[in-house]
Amino acid sequence: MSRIYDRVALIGLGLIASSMFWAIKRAGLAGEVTGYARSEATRETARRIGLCDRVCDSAREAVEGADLVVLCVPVGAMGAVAEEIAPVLKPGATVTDVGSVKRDVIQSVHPHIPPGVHFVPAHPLAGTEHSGPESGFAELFDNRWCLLVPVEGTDPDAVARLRALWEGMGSNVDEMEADHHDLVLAVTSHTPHLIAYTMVGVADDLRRVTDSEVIKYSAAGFRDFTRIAASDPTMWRDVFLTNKDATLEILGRFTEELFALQRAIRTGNGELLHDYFTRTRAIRRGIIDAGQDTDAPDFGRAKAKS
Ligand SMILES: NC(=O)C1=CN([C@@H]2O[C@H](COP(=O)(O)OP(=O)(O)OC[C@H]3O[C@@H](n4cnc5c(N)ncnc54)[C@H](O)[C@@H]3O)[C@@H](O)[C@H]2O)C=CC1
Ligand SMILES: O=C(O)C(=O)Cc1ccc(O)cc1
Repeated sequence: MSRIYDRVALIGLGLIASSMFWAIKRAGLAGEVTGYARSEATRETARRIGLCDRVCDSAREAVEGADLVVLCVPVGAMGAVAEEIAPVLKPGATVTDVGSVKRDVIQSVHPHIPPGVHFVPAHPLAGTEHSGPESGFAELFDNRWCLLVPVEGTDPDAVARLRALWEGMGSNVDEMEADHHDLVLAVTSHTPHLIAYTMVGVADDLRRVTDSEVIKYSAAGFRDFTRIAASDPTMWRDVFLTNKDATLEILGRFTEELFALQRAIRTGNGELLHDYFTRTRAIRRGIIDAGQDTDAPDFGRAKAKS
């Protein structure tokens, strides 16, 4: 893979930025990669582990001369960072982000982008429950989707170049409109995270009754919830505050369905429960057949097809 940008600047050196750095280096997609993190401790860690070719002590220093600037901070901090770097953005450069919410990021970042600089919002649908500069790895984006959410009138060449970067980092790339993105992600990621946080919170509330049995006898379902509920609190606080409408819409539907299932349990309506679980099982099999679950073990595929 050949070089796509001469200079890339990563602002916020956590899971996503560090994974981008290693993925960019793996494929030789950029000349120099600079980085900036707000805390001195993070910058020191980055220097120690060789994360970024040059770690800078200010966001402006990292951004100066960059052809691509990637905002990798929590969604609620995107606007302030964009405002801070705006005066030093190079004419013709592209600013992008990796935020989990798109409408709010566009509204807070776009007004700060000077004329002659391109803005192409993006969202890699790949992550883990870990955060910080040491959590990244080059393979994070392999065979995962990255959604580009360009605002109307964006230079197609700037979009094509960013697409090439994400493809070079191993992703499949699609384009999507911002509100649609936020609704889809409310269903597939944001509400599920909220449910996981809630379920682990409920288990914790019950701790006095169950002692440590909840942890000791954790079955796979609860373990999955605890993994997700270990995700970064700042990042997820910002996701819910900025994707409020879509999350509330999906939560409303979720609670309606939950009450229907609750009623079926209370009234002993086994047929309803069985029909419901049959429908949801088909959805899981559809995901596996479409090759969308790259984590699924092979026996899962074999079973799904039988
Ligand atoms: N963690 C995940 O699984 C995924 C996260 N995202 C998005 O990527 C972005 C970054 O997430 P992660 O890398 O996971 O977070 P992280 O917590 O690992 O790293 C965030 C970095 O931003 C810095 N930061 C926080 N506030 C800042 C501010 N006001 N100014 C400058 N730096 C600041 C932190 O010190 C840290 O270095 C978020 O917007 C998140 O929504 C997107 C896809 C997956
Ligand atoms: O770890 C998980 O289960 C995830 O769901 C990762 C993830 C978190 C946030 C995103 O915006 C995209 C992907």
